[in-house]
Amino acid sequence: MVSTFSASFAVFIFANISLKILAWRKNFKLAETAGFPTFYSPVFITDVWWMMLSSLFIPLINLLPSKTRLPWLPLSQISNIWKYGYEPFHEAGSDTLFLATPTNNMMWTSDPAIIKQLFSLPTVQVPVDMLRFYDIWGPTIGSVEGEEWKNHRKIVTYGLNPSTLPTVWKETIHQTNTLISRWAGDGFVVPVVKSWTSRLALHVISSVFFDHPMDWREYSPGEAALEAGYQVSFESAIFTVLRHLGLIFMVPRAILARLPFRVCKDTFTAFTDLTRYMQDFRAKVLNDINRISGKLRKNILESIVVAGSDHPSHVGSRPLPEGSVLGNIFFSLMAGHETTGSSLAFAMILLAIYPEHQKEIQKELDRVLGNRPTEDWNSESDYQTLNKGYLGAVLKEVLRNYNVVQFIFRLTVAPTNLIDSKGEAHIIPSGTTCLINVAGAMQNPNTWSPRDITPGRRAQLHHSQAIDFDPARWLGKGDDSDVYFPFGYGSRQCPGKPFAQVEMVAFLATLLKEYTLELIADDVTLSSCGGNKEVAWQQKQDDAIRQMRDNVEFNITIQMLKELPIRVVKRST
Ligand code: HEM
Repeated sequence: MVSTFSASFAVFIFANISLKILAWRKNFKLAETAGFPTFYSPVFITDVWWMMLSSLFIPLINLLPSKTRLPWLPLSQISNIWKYGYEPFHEAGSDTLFLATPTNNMMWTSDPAIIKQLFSLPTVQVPVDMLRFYDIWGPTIGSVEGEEWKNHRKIVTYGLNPSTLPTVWKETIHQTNTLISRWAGDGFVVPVVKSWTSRLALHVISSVFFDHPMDWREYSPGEAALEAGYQVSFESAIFTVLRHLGLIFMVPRAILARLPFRVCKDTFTAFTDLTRYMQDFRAKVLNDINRISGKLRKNILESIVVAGSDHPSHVGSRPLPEGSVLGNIFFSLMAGHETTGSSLAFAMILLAIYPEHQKEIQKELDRVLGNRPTEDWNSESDYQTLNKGYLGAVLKEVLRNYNVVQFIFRLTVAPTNLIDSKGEAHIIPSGTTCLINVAGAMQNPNTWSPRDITPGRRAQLHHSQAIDFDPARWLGKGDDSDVYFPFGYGSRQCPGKPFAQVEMVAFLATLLKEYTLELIADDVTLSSCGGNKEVAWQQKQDDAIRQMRDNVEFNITIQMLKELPIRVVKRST
């Protein structure tokens, strides 16, 4: 009896493996028809089991001969896509390549011509099944397609009214000034820059688009008062949920609440409280729905809540289910602060590493803004001048090298004709997942010339992307939208782009007009350099450049969460 069971089980396993191998071979042959270098990969990068267990498997797989694990292993680690940048394409000798797996094929591309077509062709769509983790409360603008997406898009973008740009400008200046005062309390030393820039971006979006003003008391122990019934603050709830989005998606809520691990309990509490905060946001609008539904200019919150109520919306949208009301509130809050906050942190650190660029920005700020008080800075003319000048060039270069949305998925829903940058035609089979490798595209040396530094020096600096930070390449140039995609391209391009740009310019202008950012050469570095401040600074600069590769982490966007302390120093007059 036992042996019959074992034999049947063995046959079952054998049959399954054989079928997988046959499917794998078939997928490989299909992938090859596109005419790009094609490689076998035993795993699909976003398979849940692989994402959960890969950190256990990878050390074991690394013991295998390189022939069996290359090139697929580095290409199957979602958290390393930005770090590897253009390398996989360089090694494959092509800006586009295919990975054939037993379940599906994936096309990786860093070719700007192909990327533009993938963003625009009707046979290429968003792979909704892969984006379900955004749907914790219900479908959102970021995770649906077709007519449903058009409906969500109308509702969310109606709230991103350009008339709010002056308010974004003013609120950012206000938040930056109060943040500087907050830093003063810590001796102007900022250990983890990203934790503050993300909060600043959350404060701005929350106040302008969600009618929920925030200040810095929350981050001073003992000063923040929790609203009745809440266990954690709004900020803490949203940051915890974002950090553990994967956990919330993969573990059923009832189990998450009962698991005996601190991280599970904290995540569950944050999730429950965030749901209540968003329900309270919605209730506030519903309490005044007659007036708000009649308003011509609604903020994002008002537009989403009205679309989910039984009041007619000016947008001409179809009613939004309750789950999607909360889902879109969450998605807009997330998309609106995490990206901008991370980008600003990279900007601050890069400026501290390269003081010569700060000096250029400061000269420009003095020329454009003179001695006018911040209240008199103009959100239209001053913003435009600065965005087209050195400050804008620095920001464009930050978003090129540290493009926080470093890859974007698409799916071909029919055979798709593409022309690559060399003018060669390819037919991509239907059902191919496309990984638009924005990081690879923005570091592609065929498009962006790297700085002239010896290979030895590059190796010494761990091949950090910070080496090639060169704002001068943007002076006198526009957005170069044919090859530059930090905000995406085509119909799904980021609707928050103008807001993010205004916010980033207002933040850096307010900060750098009065202050300079410095890396801190600590006592240990100083004594190891025999007290020579200049040598110690050089060492600190090299170390920071290395950290700008080694310590960059991936969680939805790329970010620097490890300490790289910066000092904010008052400019001498
Ligand atoms: C530096 C800041 C930002 C960057 C780099 C960025 C980047 C992006 C990118 C690349 C996409 C396109 C994804 C795709 O094609 O599938 C996107 C979509 C989106 N972004 Fe942003 N974003 C930023 C700031 C913002 C802000 C401030 C808001 C809102 C106030 C926002 C709201 C959205 C929304 C709602 C979508 C989804 C659009 C759709 O699927 O139709 N983003 N963003």
